[in-house]
Order: sequence, then C-alpha cells, then structure tokens
Amino acid sequence: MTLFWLATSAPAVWIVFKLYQRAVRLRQISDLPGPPVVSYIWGDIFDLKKAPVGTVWRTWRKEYGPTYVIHEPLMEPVLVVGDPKGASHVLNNTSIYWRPDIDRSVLNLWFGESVLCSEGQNHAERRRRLNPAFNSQSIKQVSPILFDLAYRLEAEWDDRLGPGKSVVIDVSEALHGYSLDAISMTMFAHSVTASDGPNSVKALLKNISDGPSGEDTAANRIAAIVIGMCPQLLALPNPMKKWATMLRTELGKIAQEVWDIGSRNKDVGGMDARVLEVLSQQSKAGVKISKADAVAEIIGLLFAGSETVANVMGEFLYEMAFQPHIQQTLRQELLDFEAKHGATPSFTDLTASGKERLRYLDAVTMETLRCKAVLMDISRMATIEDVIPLKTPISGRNENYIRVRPGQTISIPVRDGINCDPLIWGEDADVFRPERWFEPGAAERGPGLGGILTFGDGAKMCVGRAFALAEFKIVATVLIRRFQFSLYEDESDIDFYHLGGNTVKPKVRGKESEGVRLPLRIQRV
Ligand code: HEM
Repeated sequence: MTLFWLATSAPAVWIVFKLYQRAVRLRQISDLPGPPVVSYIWGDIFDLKKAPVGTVWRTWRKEYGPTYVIHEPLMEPVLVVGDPKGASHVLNNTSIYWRPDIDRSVLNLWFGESVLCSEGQNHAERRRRLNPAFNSQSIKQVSPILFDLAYRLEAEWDDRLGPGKSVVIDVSEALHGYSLDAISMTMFAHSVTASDGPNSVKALLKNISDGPSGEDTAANRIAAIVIGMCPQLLALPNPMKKWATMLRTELGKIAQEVWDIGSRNKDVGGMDARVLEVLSQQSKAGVKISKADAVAEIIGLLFAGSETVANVMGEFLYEMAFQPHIQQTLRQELLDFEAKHGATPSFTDLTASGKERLRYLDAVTMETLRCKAVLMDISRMATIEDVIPLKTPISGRNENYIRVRPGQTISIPVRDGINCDPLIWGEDADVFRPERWFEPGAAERGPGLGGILTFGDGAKMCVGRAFALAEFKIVATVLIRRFQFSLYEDESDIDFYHLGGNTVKPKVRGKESEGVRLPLRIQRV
C-alpha cells in the first residue's frame, strides 16, 4: 500500500515542487518590464518563434529597454539580458551559467556526449582537444580545399547558366552542400555530398535543422512543454528521436570509418583530417579519447559547422542582391586587387591585416556577421544565486543590477538584440552599412569578438569562428568576382525565421509552406 501510494504520488509531488521553484523565480523578477502575457499556458515563446526576424524582438527592445522578462509555457519566466555588461557577465562566468538542461539534453540526443553539451572541467578538456584543429595555422593548411570547393560551386552555377543571360538558383541548398563538404573534407577527410546514400546525411542534417517538430499544433506544444519540464522524457520514442537515431547511425558509420582511417593517415585523396589528426595525436599521447567520444564530436561539428555558415552566406548574397551598390563596390575592390597583383586574392591576402588588407571585404564581412547573426539568442541557466551587473538600469527600477535565482533561464538576444542595439551602434543600428567599420573604435563598441556576439563570448565562444570566416571570405570573393546577384522578380520578398536548431533561415513570403528557400537571379559579370 505504501509502495503504491509512493509510486502514484511521487510524480504529483515532483510537479508541485517544480511549480513551487517556478513561482519563486517568477516572484524574483515579476516587477521587471516586459510584454503582457499572451497566454498563461503557452507563454510568449511559440508566437515569438513564428514571427519573422526583425519584428518582435526589436519592438520589445524599443518598448522595455535592453533587460526585461518574457514567459515560456506555464509562466516560466525568461530573463532577457540585452545589456552588454550583463551579457558579458553571463557568458564569461561559465561556472555559474550553463547551457539550459533542455538544450543540453537535445544536443546529447542528437550527437552524443560532445563539447556542445558538456560543462565545467569536462567542457574545458573537450575544448582543449579540439582547439588545435581550428587555429590559424591549421586553417591555412586546409584553405586550398576551401578554394577548390568554391571554384566547384562557381563551375556548377556557370553550367546552370549555360549560354543563357541569367538563371534563378535556390542558393540556400547549394551553399548547404558547400559548407557540409567544407567541414567534412577538411576536418574528417570525407566528402559528405559524394556519399549520398538512401538516408542522405545532407537530407538528415537538413531535417534536423528545419525542425523535427515542424508544425505548430496543440499536441506538439504540449509535448514541448512536458519535455521542457522533464528533459529525460526525450529518451521515450518521439519524432525527434527517430531522426536523431538515424542521424547518429548514418553519421556514426562515417565517423567510425574516418576515425579508423584518420588515426593512420594524414591526407586522404586530396582531403584533410585536421580534427581526426589532433584527436588521434592526443590519444596516442595518452589522453583518453574513446571512439564513441570522437564520433560524438564529429557529428556535432558537422552540424554546428555546416548550416551556420551556409545560412550566413545565403543572407550575405541576398543583401548583395538587395543593395547592388554594395555588391559593386566589393566587386570593384576585388577587380582592383587583381589588376594590381595579377592574381585573385590568396588565403594570405584574405586574412591580411593593416594596410595590406582588403578593406571593404573586411567591412562587409563584419557587417554581415553583425546584421545577419544566425543565432537569434544564446541561452543560459543560472546554477546558483547571482547578481548580474548592468550598464543601463532596468526601466522603472533605477537599479543597475539584477538578482537571479538558481534555475533561472537567461536569453541573450544577439540578432535583433545586442548586435543591433542603437545604444551601441547608433540610430542606424538596423541598417546594413559596411562603412560603419571604418569609424574609429567600431570593433570595441559591443561585447564579444570584434564588438559583436555572433560567435558568442567567453569559454564557449564558437570553436570554428576562424574557419567560418575563411569559408565566408573565400566563397564571397570567388562568387562576387564572377557573378552578379539580383532579386528574383517573382519571389523577391524573403523573410527570415528562427527555425529548428535555433538558426535563422529564409522563406519566400506568401510561400512559407514550401520551406527553406532563397531564390536569386544570377548573371555572369
Ligand atoms: C558563421 C558561422 C558560425 C556561427 C555564427 C557560429 C556561432 C556560434 C555561437 C554563437 C556559439 C556559442 C554558443 C553558446 O555560447 O552557447 C558557437 C559554438 C560552437 N560552434 Fe559555431 N558558429 C559558426 C560556425 C561554426 C563552425 C564552422 C564550426 C566548426 C567547424 C562551429 C562549431 C562550434 C562548436 C563546436 C561550438 C561549441 C563550442 C563550445 O561549447 O565550446 N561553429 N557557434
């Protein structure tokens, strides 16, 4: 009887305890400004996710200032810290602020135990192991592969053009293929696009990045709420798990194969294996790296390193089509370089600093990263009580700090947030204007690398940032030098949405149900 009573009442006690903790957190920040609650059951989050980029977050920042509160389902409060000093505090105190439990559980389900879902000492060790694969020397070594892939893309689009004057291409799909091969052929000596099987890895990754829970139905919302309260339930059968299992099986096969080959060979068929190389070197030096560990890192890197870069490059091309004068100025800089040096820019030219640098390309790159950050926000959860210092006092409170309780979720808005805050970037913060990077002190204005939070900040700052920058500049210079991009008259209105794996992706306005697409008209220069 006692056992029966315990078994039936334990879940109820657990739910009451969780709700009590929530009420305490809510009370702590309940007098903060923020949008009126649209629904006590669903909170603000579902509507927020459906809104096109550039709408809701911006309105809230204008109305409530940089620090305010919004709500997840069942009134779970989320503290939005769009204050640069507060954001730095949160991102740089990794012992206090962890990635939220639900994020880590989902990442673990998708990839296994990797750098993306680890914390503390475990995270620091995993990070130390990966860092050498992504340093500048390593990226220089693999840059010829990145150039080859960019020329391959150029040739493919040239073929599509044929004898015609112009052609409309969905650039988002092509760029996805480029970025997947870029990471797999340089870090794992494997071409993902060449190995398209029945469960194509490219399609699987795309499924995950587009969001397994796709449709906004009441059933999916309830499932999200229950899983959010108890991430362990992700272990039960669910559509996300089905995809994750497929992804891990397919990528796992590749990862195991490349791990075996990579630990013996350095260079495989014109490809490289920088990650495998650094992991196996350390393994031989006595650092404990199991095959399962290596496989999880490989899957995680393929995911984190492909769709992010593809999306940012897609948005760059769209902006160039939207602002032809910026496209032309960039092209002219590249043509002038070629005329002066008798060759197109090499990797060294693209990464040069000081007088030697390609000044406008650098400015366009930084402005793209600032305005087109692929992550809407970075989430953290306080593990202990803490006080977050703020630069701008909270509206109506006149205090330049905020006290948070353990378990408090914090959202640091990046896109439409700190990266485009008028208090940091001036009244035209929302405008894509590369020239702002010629102004003195531009790179020190905000928190994070180069004054922007696109790659995060602190110990969890993006490990692949230099690699991503190299890919971006190589593709941008090869394509802009060769093609002119313009808006496709029939489908020129593109909206960007926060989708799937937390990244921003394009959809044609009025044809949203057709999924992620970015059609652009392309002509030879
Ligand atoms: C433009 C492209 C990219 C953007 C905007 C981007 C953005 C980010 C951001 C904001 C974070 C920090 C997340 C957090 O603090 O919770 C991050 C982490 C990470 N990124 Fe990237 N990323 C890009 C490209 C890449 C590439 C090319 C790779 C790998 C080749 C990569 C691998 C990772 C990994 C492994 C982490 C986790 C780092 C850690 O936890 O220590 N990313 N990225």
